[in-house]
Order: sequence, then structure tokens, then C-alpha cells
Amino acid sequence: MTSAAAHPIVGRTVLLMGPMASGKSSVGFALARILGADFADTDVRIVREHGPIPEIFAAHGEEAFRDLEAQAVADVLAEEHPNGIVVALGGGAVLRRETRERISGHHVVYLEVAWEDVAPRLVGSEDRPLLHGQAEASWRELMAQRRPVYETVATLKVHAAGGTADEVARAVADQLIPLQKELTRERRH
Ligand SMILES: Nc1ncnc2c1ncn2[C@@H]1O[C@H](COP(=O)(O)OP(=O)(O)OP(=O)(O)O)[C@@H](O)[C@H]1O
Ligand SMILES: O=C(O)C1=C[C@@H](O)[C@@H](O)[C@H](O)C1
Ligand SMILES: [Mg+2]
Repeated sequence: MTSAAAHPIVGRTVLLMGPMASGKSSVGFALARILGADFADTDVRIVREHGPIPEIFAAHGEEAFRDLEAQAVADVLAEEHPNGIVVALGGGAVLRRETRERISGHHVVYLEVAWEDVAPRLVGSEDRPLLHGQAEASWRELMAQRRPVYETVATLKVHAAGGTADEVARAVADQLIPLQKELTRERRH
């Protein structure tokens, strides 16, 4: 494990973004451990406070879910995390402009995957209402709409299917740390 004092990400906020099943939650948890940072998952916070995501979609619709999600992101960013925090976002969180504005200035890591990578991970998935039981067609359609947003918002893009979640987290850390060093050096000059 990298010691918290030894790496320049300490105290920073890192947000993980990407499509359903790209590994935001699993990689985020592992990355927080590597960085010695706190971890939050906005989907988990919403479920804890408001109940299962499919029930929120069914009872109140997607926009109501997006309101809760935008608030969850705002709340986590307003908290004090002296050791830094890794935040797993929901797959559609960056569709909201207010969220894009709030996260700008932080590290936003795009976990890039293809359908073929995530298909085995989505087998039997029942907690993703936007897939409507037609996982491949729905996932591909959402990606066609969202890829340009992900590409625009990302400060770092990482291929997220070349190994286990722990290995992907290691790859993210290995790219984030020099990036932050570079940013810190630029700010000093
Ligand atoms: N690199 C990986 N290799 C293999 N399996 C993985 C990898 N990353 C995540 N998984 C598995 O894929 C599934 C989905 O991962 P995870 O829940 O982390 O994705 P997510 O991006 O948070 O999805 P969602 O948008 O629905 O929140 C989980 O069962 C997880 O264990
Ligand atoms: O991609 C999406 O729009 C979603 C992804 C999940 O993380 C959840 O936030 C929810 O199921 C919606
Ligand atoms: Mg997740």
C-alpha cells in the first residue's frame, strides 16, 4: 500500500465516472484503500436514505432520482475529508450540468469499458432500471449518448477491463499520482 504521507493525492477528491458495471464502486473502494482516503458511493447513500433505486425510478421517475443524485454529490463534496475522498458516482450523475460544474477542479476518472467487458458483469442484474431488461441494446444506447459527456468531463481516462478491480485501482493510482505531481509543480511556477 502507498503510504498516505508519501503520495501527493492525499487530501484530494477523486471521482470515478463511467457506465453501468464499469467498476466505479469496486475500483473506487480499492483505490481509496491504496490512497489511504475515505470512500463514498453516491448510489449507496441514496439507497440508504431513500430506498432501492428501481423503486425510486418506478415511483417518482428518473428526474426525481437525478435530483437526489445531484444532492448526494453536492453533500459529499461539502464534507471535510482531511485524508481525501474517492467518490463512486452513479453512471448518469454527470448528465446534470450542476454536477459537472461542482466536480470541475477535482480529479474525474473515466473508467472506460466496452460492452463485451461488462456483459458478464451484468448477467442477472436487477438493480439497474435503465437497462429495461434489454441489457445490451440499452447499455449501448446509453453509452452512445453519454460517451461524449464522459470524454469531456474526464481529467483521466483508464481502461477498466484489463484486470481485477484491485488491479484497475492500482493502474488509476499509478496515473493519478504523477498527474497530481505535475499539477502541483505547474502551480508553483
Ligand atoms: N475489473 C473488474 N473485473 C471483473 N469484475 C469487475 C471489475 N470491476 C468490477 N467488477 C464486477 O462487476 C460488477 C459491477 O461492478 P461495480 O458495481 O463496481 O460497477 P459500477 O460501475 O459501480 O456499476 P453501477 O453504475 O451500476 O453503480 C460487480 O459485480 C463487480 O464485482
Ligand atoms: O447509468 C445510470 O443512469 C445509473 C447507474 C447507476 O449507478 C445508478 O445510479 C442508477 O441505476 C442509474
Ligand atoms: Mg456503483
